[in-house]
Amino acid sequence: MRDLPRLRRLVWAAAPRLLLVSLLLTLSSSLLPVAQLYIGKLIVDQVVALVAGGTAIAALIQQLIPLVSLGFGLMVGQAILQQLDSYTTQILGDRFLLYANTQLLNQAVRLDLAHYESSEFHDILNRAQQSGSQYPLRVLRTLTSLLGQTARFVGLLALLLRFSPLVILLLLISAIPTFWVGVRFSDRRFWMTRRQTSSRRLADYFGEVLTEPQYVKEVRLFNLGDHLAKQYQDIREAFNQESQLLARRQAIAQSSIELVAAVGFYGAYALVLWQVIQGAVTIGDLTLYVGSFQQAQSAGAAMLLSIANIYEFNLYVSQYFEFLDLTPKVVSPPRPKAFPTPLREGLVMENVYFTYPGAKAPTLKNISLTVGPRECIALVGLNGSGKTTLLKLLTRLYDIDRGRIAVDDISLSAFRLSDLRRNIGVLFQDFARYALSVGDNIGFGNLPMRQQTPQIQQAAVDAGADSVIEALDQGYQTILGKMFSGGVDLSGGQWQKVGLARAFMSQAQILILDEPTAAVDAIAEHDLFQRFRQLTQGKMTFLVSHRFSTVRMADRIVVLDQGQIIEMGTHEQLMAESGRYAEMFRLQAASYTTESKSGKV
Ligand SMILES: Nc1ncnc2c1ncn2[C@@H]1O[C@H](COP(=O)(O)OP(=O)(O)OP(=O)(O)O)[C@@H](O)[C@H]1O
Repeated sequence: MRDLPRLRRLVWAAAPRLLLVSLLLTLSSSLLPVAQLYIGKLIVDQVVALVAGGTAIAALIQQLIPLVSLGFGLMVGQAILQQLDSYTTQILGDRFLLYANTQLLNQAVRLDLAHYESSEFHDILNRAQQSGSQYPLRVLRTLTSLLGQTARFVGLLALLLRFSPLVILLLLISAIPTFWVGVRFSDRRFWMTRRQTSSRRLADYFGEVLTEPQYVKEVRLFNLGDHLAKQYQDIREAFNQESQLLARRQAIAQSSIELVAAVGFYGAYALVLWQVIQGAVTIGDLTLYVGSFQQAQSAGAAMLLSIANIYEFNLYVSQYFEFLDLTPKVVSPPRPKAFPTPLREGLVMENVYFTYPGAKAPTLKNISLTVGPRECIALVGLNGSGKTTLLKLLTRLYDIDRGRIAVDDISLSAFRLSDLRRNIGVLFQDFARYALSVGDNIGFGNLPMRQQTPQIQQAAVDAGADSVIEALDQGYQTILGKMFSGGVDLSGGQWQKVGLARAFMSQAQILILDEPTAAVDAIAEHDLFQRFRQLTQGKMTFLVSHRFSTVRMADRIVVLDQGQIIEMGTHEQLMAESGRYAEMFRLQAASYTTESKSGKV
């Protein structure tokens, strides 16, 4: 229950006035039935007295009119209050849902890339998504109804106290099993659901593979459909069986409770009947008793069930807060320094070491590198040698373990993250393909300039994407991808040109291009690299490529091997050294020449 104050603050922040209105409505609509019961008793007593006294029908009716009207008014009032209550509850629910989900998304953006690479994190995120969307509000709704139920229960107890304290004792005793069963099974269901998180994510994943566009082709071509659907079904089936078992046990326990409640009711009924026979209470009292006892019994049971529910829902809410409590490690400093513009000295890496979270050995070891403000560096190396990792460190997607990375002698961690990233234009190998307009796909590279058409068009021209876009019916307004109505899909190379245009959109002083032309055709690549110098002029550029014709254009080439720099220099220098670079270059060149000689090209 320790999350309750926090939860109240959360809902209060989402819709403060509505929360108050909802509370008042619940309270008043809960108390009206008690008043109705009492009016009912007064009517019965008056009828019995009038009939016994031999009052004429017309006079009898006249005397009853005020009480009956009051009863009618209360009933109508109750109906209106109830509707108002459900109306405000609905609005409060909608507002809160939006607020809670926005909080969740804001937190998701704040967290580190490293978080997203841990399966525990995805379990936490998944649980927060499941819980955050409904449980915080459920706790509050249950709390408000608990308040109403308690008010009604106390009102009914006051009415019942007229008969005998024993009646109240019977009522309370018969309610205890409800509470016990409620709490016990809530707890079991919670832990069952929590235990299932990883398997549920796996089942969801199978569902995704069977329905997401990127898997459609392979699922058909490798006939994976039935196999994956079966895996999905098996997991969900196991969940169902577990849930069924729990539901069966709960139903049995619940039936026993009903038995206890019936014994309680009839025990107390016999007590009051005895009092009527003795003439100690009136017939009106008897009707009041029957109504009050039944209502009190259900209000009492509802109250205890609410408490059990609050306990259960609060367990789920704690999962939502568990996610909100995660803290990013890569953060801006409290007093950030301004990013130097223009760059004067350039970038320095000194004895940098980096280990991926959970990895046993460092991926990058003792990296030392100095790059001039307008220099173009090509990173070369076998798959897995650490090229992309090095670029991720420059953008602070991860922080280094040891060593130093500085720009104009200011450590990267001294800049505000957003400032640092604004100064670096990036195209990663696995760049994003937004199912939005072409304009957005390019404009996202520089959000404040998203609406500036000339800039977007220039970036498209620079990346060679302009001809692709001109061929689209709606030009820059065309929605890309097939996810939304009217969307048009592009080829891999065309997408890459759009991604490259996004990197060019930024006014950054540092440009990172991780295999920017891996998917584009030879002509487009040639065209791009003809203009490469001009496009990257005045910028510090990092280029990763496996194509040596591209690499040789760089001012300097850095060769990585198993996370270490093994060679560094211009193309000519490295060729003269006849080291690893020269070996890789010659191998690639030879494969081209043999193939052309044998007529394959
Ligand atoms: N997110 C990650 N978590 C843990 N290890 C990772 C992660 N990303 C990469 N690695 C490991 O780090 C090493 C270097 O990977 P990196 O992506 O930097 O290589 P690369 O030189 O860019 O390779 P490629 O030429 O295939 O793109 C690899 O051994 C890889 O398995």
